[in-house]
Amino acid sequence: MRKIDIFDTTLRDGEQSAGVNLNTAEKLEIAKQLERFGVDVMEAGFPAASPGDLDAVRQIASTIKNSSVTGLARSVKSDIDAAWEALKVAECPRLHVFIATSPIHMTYKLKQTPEQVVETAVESIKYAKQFFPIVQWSAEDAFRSDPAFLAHIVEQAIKAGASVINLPDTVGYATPHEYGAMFKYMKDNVPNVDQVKLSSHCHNDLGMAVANTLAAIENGADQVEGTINGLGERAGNAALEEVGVALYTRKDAYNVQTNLTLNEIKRTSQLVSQLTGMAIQANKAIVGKNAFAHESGIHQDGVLKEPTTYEIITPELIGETSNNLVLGKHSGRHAFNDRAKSMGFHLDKDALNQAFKEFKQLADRKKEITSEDLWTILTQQQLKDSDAPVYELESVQVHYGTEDSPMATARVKVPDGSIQEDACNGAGSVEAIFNTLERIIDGKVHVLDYRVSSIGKGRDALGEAVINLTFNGEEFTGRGAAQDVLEASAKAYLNAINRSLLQSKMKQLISTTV
Ligand SMILES: CC(=O)SCCNC(=O)CCNC(=O)[C@H](O)C(C)(C)COP(=O)(O)OP(=O)(O)OC[C@H]1O[C@@H](n2cnc3c(N)ncnc32)[C@H](O)[C@@H]1OP(=O)(O)O
Ligand SMILES: CC(C)C(=O)C(=O)O
Ligand SMILES: [Mg+2]
Repeated sequence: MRKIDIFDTTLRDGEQSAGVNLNTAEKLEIAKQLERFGVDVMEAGFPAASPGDLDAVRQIASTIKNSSVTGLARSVKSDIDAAWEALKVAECPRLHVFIATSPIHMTYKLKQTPEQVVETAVESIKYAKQFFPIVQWSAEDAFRSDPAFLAHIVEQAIKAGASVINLPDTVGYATPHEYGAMFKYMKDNVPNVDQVKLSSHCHNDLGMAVANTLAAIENGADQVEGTINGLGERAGNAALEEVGVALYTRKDAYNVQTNLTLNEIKRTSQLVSQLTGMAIQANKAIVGKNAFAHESGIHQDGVLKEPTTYEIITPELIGETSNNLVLGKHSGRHAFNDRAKSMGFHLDKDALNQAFKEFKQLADRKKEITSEDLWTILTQQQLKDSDAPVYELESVQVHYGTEDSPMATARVKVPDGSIQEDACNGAGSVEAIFNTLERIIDGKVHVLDYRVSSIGKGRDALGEAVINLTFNGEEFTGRGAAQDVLEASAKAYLNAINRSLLQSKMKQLISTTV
């Protein structure tokens, strides 16, 4: 099978994403992970850009042993010198030098004639070859270049000593058919083309970067360039995780292989997202949060019976632990019961139907049902006939004045059935309520987070409070709604405590019935 080299440019073109700025330590961390992922070449930066970039490229070049490390340079001696300074420590120093070849770029940006551009390109390659054993040459904006001129300059670049020729679609303008045709044209019209590897570099302005990359492979590219999570200038570059998985999953169509270790994808993608601060869209292919999530009942039923009904890639392939049957309003009984069983609940038909009905009612109000919501529904279902003891708010009052510290008084029915009343102050009204309830509750409570919002619109909207707390060391969320946010807050607090009581009661029941 033909081998395709993977050239990663996350640390160079990827870092050109607006808003991304990686320091040396972060770049090194990503470089080590790219090495584990198995990229053949990694472009570590643009050494002439800044002393920091030069230093990062140097550190990566001296650390990484199993991937070849390269840096970018314009066709300018000082850029090539900076790149040599950074890369001479590498085991096999490799330079990436470029110049634009399209009429638009030559005329307006470089202000050089085509002949001058050929001369500059040839000179820079010859200069670089004095230092670097491997020189990759890129024709920036190759796709919008005149094909005959492109073939001519590529031939001269090869003669000057380039061993990899990269033909970028710098502005993401090509269609897959056209981009593939450019590679075929070079194969057919550059006499010395067999001496070099041809490389693709696609941008995603029209959402076709990966498709164009695959078309290049079909038409003779030996190397493909891209980035993790598709980062890069403007709309980004071809996403390497998508290219790698497409080549693997559709071996029948492409019949090529790579050195990539696909089960490092998830880790690589997460690391890059965290360090660059670029979130991954939920529905992004391969690495999005929803890439292996099934929400609708018919799909969930199919996947439970046979995963290949709706999954063409296994989550394990990319290093994801399992698929995810998200429970929401489109889910069906099969998925609901499957989750209930995995949580230790074995419901008979009536109990399942009743719990499922409550779940659907809740799903109508909430987009995603958390496992804690399920615990509550299933627990309440299981405990229907048992009188599980809980805390119930009888009343709450707060005395507040701008001059005084607020004082709360609460009456609560406690699990043994008695009524307890207490009072306490706090820095604010809500804290006074929480302090009072903590005196009544039997156990150690620590509030982690608390939010209030309105349910619906208008002055008479209900207030909803959500609280996150730990009760005896375990974390719980509670919700409470009331016309007044202070009452909603007290209810949310007790709701979280009651969830904890129900859960421990349920765990006891499950362990005695198993
Ligand atoms: C398609 C791509 O992704 S190309 C890579 C893009 N990446 C970057 O630009 C990031 C790093 N860049 C930088 O830090 C800076 O732009 C530097 C250090 C390279 C240059 O900075 P400056 O000297 O201030 O120049 P500036 O960036 O404003 O302009 C670019 C100059 O390089 C010239 N130039 C652009 N590409 C090339 C090239 N491949 N070879 C030679 N000259 C080039 C431009 O024509 C312009 O020249 P001019 O000053 O004579 O008009
Ligand atoms: C420097 C080159 C390879 C580039 O990033 C592009 O043309 O998009
Ligand atoms: Mg680019």
